[in-house]
Amino acid sequence: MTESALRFQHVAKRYGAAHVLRGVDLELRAGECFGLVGVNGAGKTSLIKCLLDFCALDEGSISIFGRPHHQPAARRPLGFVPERFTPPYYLTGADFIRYLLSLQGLPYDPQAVAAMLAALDLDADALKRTVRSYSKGMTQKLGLAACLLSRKQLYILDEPMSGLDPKARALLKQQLRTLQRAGGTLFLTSHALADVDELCDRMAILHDGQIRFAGTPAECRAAYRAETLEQAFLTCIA
Ligand SMILES: Nc1ncnc2c1ncn2[C@@H]1O[C@H](COP(=O)(O)OP(=O)(O)OP(=O)(O)O)[C@@H](O)[C@H]1O
Repeated sequence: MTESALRFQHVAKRYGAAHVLRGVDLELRAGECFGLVGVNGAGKTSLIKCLLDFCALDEGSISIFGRPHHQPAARRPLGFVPERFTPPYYLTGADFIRYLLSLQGLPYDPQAVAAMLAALDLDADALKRTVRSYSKGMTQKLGLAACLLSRKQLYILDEPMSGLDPKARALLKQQLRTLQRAGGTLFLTSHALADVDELCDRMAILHDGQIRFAGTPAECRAAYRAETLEQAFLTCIA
């Protein structure tokens, strides 16, 4: 049986009177690429914040490779890139990567860093520049590079394609496939259903605080008798 990488059981989250997550049940298998989709405000980031223990659950439980998510050691295998990634503006790109690697107890390997930057189409010159001089896409690439260099078992990527140009998107997809082939598990959110269709082994649609669908993209199209994932999504949330 395939090991469970993440298991959300009856997860509920409220912000005041707003019930954002209302009993989310979801399982990710080790080694798969899983896409979570939903309209703006559906609660995707909130689910990730719960997983990372950035906020408390109101009900339910989450386990990471079988361990309760609130144990710091359970989160050790995770790498995370947030939806709005804002590194300290006064650091250079190299400082930022060095700092993040040092938090993992990893050395700064200039060759590995250069290779990762090239793999994401971020100019090596950016390493010497302070982050305040970066464009939005460059900042996103820096965050992705630092995360993907951290050699984790499970990568949580909240809208990883956000702000990336078409070339960088294509390159990132290659990188994600490489990580998966090396045994990594990927949990990403995306509004680009074509990317989910192309990249993800399985996906889920979060709507009205609950999982409306979970399965492969092909199963999603079949379940809603749709030719495209976009049509299936629209029918699912109607
Ligand atoms: N700290 C907070 N306090 C109050 N409400 C919040 C908070 N964080 C999120 N929300 C609300 O929870 C709901 C879900 O937000 P969330 O960011 O999880 O959605 P999302 O699916 O990630 O959206 P998007 O696709 O726009 O990024 C929204 O209505 C949002 O306004």
